[in-house]
Amino acid sequence: MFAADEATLGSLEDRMAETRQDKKLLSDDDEDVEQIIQLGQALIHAILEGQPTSAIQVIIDAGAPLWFQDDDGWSPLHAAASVQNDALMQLLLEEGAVWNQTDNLGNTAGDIALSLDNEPCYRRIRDAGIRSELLLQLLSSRGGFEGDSLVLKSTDTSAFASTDAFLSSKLRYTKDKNGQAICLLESEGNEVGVMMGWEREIMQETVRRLCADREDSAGGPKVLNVGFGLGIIDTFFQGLPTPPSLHVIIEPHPDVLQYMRSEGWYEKAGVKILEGKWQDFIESDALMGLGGFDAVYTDTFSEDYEALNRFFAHVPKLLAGPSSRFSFFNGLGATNAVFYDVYTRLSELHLSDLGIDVEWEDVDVAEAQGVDRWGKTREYFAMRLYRLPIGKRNVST
Ligand SMILES: C[S@@+](CC[C@H](N)C(=O)[O-])C[C@H]1O[C@@H](n2cnc3c(N)ncnc32)[C@H](O)[C@@H]1O
Repeated sequence: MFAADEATLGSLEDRMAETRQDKKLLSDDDEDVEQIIQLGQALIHAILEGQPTSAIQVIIDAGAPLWFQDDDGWSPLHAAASVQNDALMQLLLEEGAVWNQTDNLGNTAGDIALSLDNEPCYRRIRDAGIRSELLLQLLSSRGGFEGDSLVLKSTDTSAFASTDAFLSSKLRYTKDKNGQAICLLESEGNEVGVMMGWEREIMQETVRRLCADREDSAGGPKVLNVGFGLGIIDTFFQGLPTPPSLHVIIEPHPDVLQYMRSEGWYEKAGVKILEGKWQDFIESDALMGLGGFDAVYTDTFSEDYEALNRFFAHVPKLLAGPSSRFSFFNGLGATNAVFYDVYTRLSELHLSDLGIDVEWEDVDVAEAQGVDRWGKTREYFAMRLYRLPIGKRNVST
């Protein structure tokens, strides 16, 4: 084994010496970059060739960058996932490999493990993702740190990811060529659906799960919904066999409020509209003075996971009692299966810390995906299965 290590290192040194000869005209900086590239490529080759771990360790110790990506965007972790070497993946992650690097086709190493149906390798990457996101969140909560997090902090200041920019943008209510209702936002030449009709089934199932098996002797449920959009979920709440006794809707966007007015929402019995962001009301008498809710739902726009996690912190005191339920639109990270899984687990862990147990139900949205759902708008949900969360207070807390 040691001979193999020496041979590997020897041939690597030979190759680097040759490179140095060839690149006499390069500056020191260029040479450093060249050397890093050589080492990165050597590492990926060694993994793909199935070299023993000890030989790979030698290349890493020689300074091979774990973050290196070749012309196809493959990193050492992608290579290890493709040869299905779980122990090697563990080593690479311990040495600092980046779990969420995507190749030129948008696949992470986790996607490769998933495509090979290799559960241990997949879990290895996913769990590294969860640990990394939890750590970044902890650092950011201690002040000032803005790491390269997948979902915790968005640095995008366009209307897609900044509440202030979103609230001053124009929204358009329309139908696409398939008759799908959409609420559209145009920003910097791009279009994105703030809410799209294909989510109807998700909203319907969410209301069903939030309000199932309720004792309606005391009238309909007290409901809180954050973010009106197309009003799909609010329409399902109103359509319950016993409509809500109180239905509070928090909504800040002037165009959405105008749409709600035109659709008669301000006149509906039991409906109370709080004009503003949830952040404006969450500690106010206007909301908290209404007592606890039987069902709480949140589905905002242009907010990142950090904002959602801040909302989570208020959920225990928003819920009326142990049988009250909470749900949220589980859509962050949903353009990639691994990111979606990491994000889903992360929210489960954070809610559990708050004494909320989550049950997940898979809703198959493939049929809705069959039609030309996105048109020219930016795709924000690429999964076949939507993972629907239903949270309840953990009775032992
Ligand atoms: C995706 S839509 C909600 C769709 C809704 N679930 C439905 O069934 O049609 C998001 C809504 O959240 C609103 N919103 C954005 N930021 C918000 C905030 N901080 N507080 C409350 N609502 C917000 C947006 O104006 C928009 O109307």
